[in-house]
This record gives sequence, structure tokens and C-alpha cells, in this order.
Amino acid sequence: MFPLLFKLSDKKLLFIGGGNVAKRKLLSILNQSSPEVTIISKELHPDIKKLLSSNKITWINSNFKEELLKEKYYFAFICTDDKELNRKAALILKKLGTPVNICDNKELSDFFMPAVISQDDITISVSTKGKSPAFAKQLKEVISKTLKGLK
Ligand SMILES: C[C@@]1(CC(=O)O)C2=NC(=C\c3[nH]c(c(CCC(=O)O)c3CC(=O)O)Cc3[nH]c(c(CC(=O)O)c3CCC(=O)O)/C=C3\N/C(=C\2)[C@@H](CCC(=O)O)[C@]3(C)CC(=O)O)/[C@H]1CCC(=O)O
Ligand SMILES: NC(=O)c1ccc[n+]([C@@H]2O[C@H](COP(=O)([O-])OP(=O)(O)OC[C@H]3O[C@@H](n4cnc5c(N)ncnc54)[C@H](O)[C@@H]3O)[C@@H](O)[C@H]2O)c1
Repeated sequence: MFPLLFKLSDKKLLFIGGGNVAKRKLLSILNQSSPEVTIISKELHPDIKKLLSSNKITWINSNFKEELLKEKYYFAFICTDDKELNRKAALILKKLGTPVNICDNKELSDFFMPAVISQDDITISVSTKGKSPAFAKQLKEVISKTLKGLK
């Protein structure tokens, strides 16, 4: 796996599922950039609902169906709690040429979300190649403190 920095502002991103995991990933992305986001989900986390008026976020209040994919997405984040649905949706999006990140399927994912430290012009991302996301988070906190101490 190779880390890259993507310019996501104004890119079309798709989220399938709008629960805790979607919220975490979305907030992490919105912290760094300003993409156009479409969320397909029957339910939406209250913290995401709060963003609907102030951000470029469209909520499609429905379970996932292939017919809902009317646009080409730059990246898709598949985060429902239905493992089989996640797999099926990922295969559809991959066929359409969209790279996917799946919350419960490392093997099928085209990319992972790292833990991100961003201070001024410095960006550091931490990954454990998917082995231990909790450790990535811990390491992020240690690096963040060290970086602050250097200033
Ligand atoms: C870094 C971070 C970024 C983010 O997502 O924002 C991130 N996970 C975070 C937190 C976190 N995730 C989990 C816990 C609960 C504790 C635990 O079990 O460890 C916590 C801790 C918490 O929530 O506090 C559980 C979990 N995670 C994955 C699975 C499925 C699996 O392993 O198959 C399961 C089990 C699900 C289950 O079955 O229950 C999978 C992935 N999680 C990744 C990223 C990718 C690999 C990153 C890497 O290479 O290290 C990858 C592969 C895919 C992806 O999601 O991109 C973010 C820290 C944010 C921050 O603080 O900065
Ligand atoms: N990648 C990670 O970091 C990580 C961390 C914890 C858990 N997980 C995995 O992620 C899954 C989701 O966790 P969560 O805490 O976000 O769950 P959650 O219950 O908070 O959210 C699930 C979301 O999926 C939506 N959904 C369910 N079926 C759907 C369908 N057919 N079409 C569209 N949307 C649908 C629901 O409406 C809800 O918004 C867990 O089952 C677990 O396997 C991954």
C-alpha cells in the first residue's frame, strides 16, 4: 500500500450507510476538504443531519439500490452494518470504475482511511495496513502531542 494525498474539494463522494462509521469518516474528510457528498441511507446519524444545511451534502433517504447511482463518483465509502449488502454494493461500484472503501472488508477495499494529523501545513497519516485501527488512532495521538511539543 502506498500513501497519497488527494485533492477532494469539489469531487463527488458517495457514502452508503449513514451511521457511526460514516460519520467518523465524513468528519475526517470534511476536516481537510470540501467535497460534494451523496449519502444513501435509510437512517442518518444526528451529527450528519446537522451538516445537511451547511455543507454540500445530499441525503438520499433510501436503502441502497443500483438504480440510485446516477452519477460517477470519485470515491465510495461503503459503511452499512449489512456485510453482504456492503460486498454487493462494492462490486457494483468497482465495475463502474469507482474505488471503494468498505468498513468490514479489507480484502475488497481499494484504499484504507488512515488516522490523520494535520497541523498548519503538515499532514501526517498513520496506517497499520488494516491490522489495528485502534493502534493507528493511539499513535496519532502520540505523534500529535510530539508535534505540538516541537513548536
Ligand atoms: C484509522 C481510522 C480512520 C477512520 O476510519 O477514520 C480507521 N479506523 C479507525 C477507528 C476504529 N476502527 C475500529 C475501531 C474499534 C476498535 C478496533 O476493533 O480496533 C476503531 C477505534 C475507534 O473507533 O475508536 C474497528 C474496525 N476498523 C476496521 C474494521 C474492519 C476490519 O478490520 O476488517 C474494524 C472492526 C469492525 C468490527 O467488525 O467490529 C477497518 C478499518 N479501519 C480503518 C481506519 C482502516 C485501516 C486503518 C489502518 O490501516 O490502520 C480499515 C481497514 C478500513 C477503513 O475503514 O478504511 C480510525 C481511527 C480514527 C482516528 O482517531 O484518527
Ligand atoms: N471501518 C471501521 O473503522 C469500523 C469501525 C467499527 C465498525 N465497523 C463495521 O462497520 C459497520 C457499521 O458500523 P456503524 O457503527 O456505522 O453502524 P450503524 O448501525 O451506526 O450504521 C449503519 C448504517 O447503515 C445503514 N444501512 C443499513 N442497511 C442499509 C442499506 N441496505 N442501504 C443503505 N444503508 C443501510 C443504516 O441506515 C445506518 O445508517 C459495523 O457493522 C462493523 O462491521 C467498521
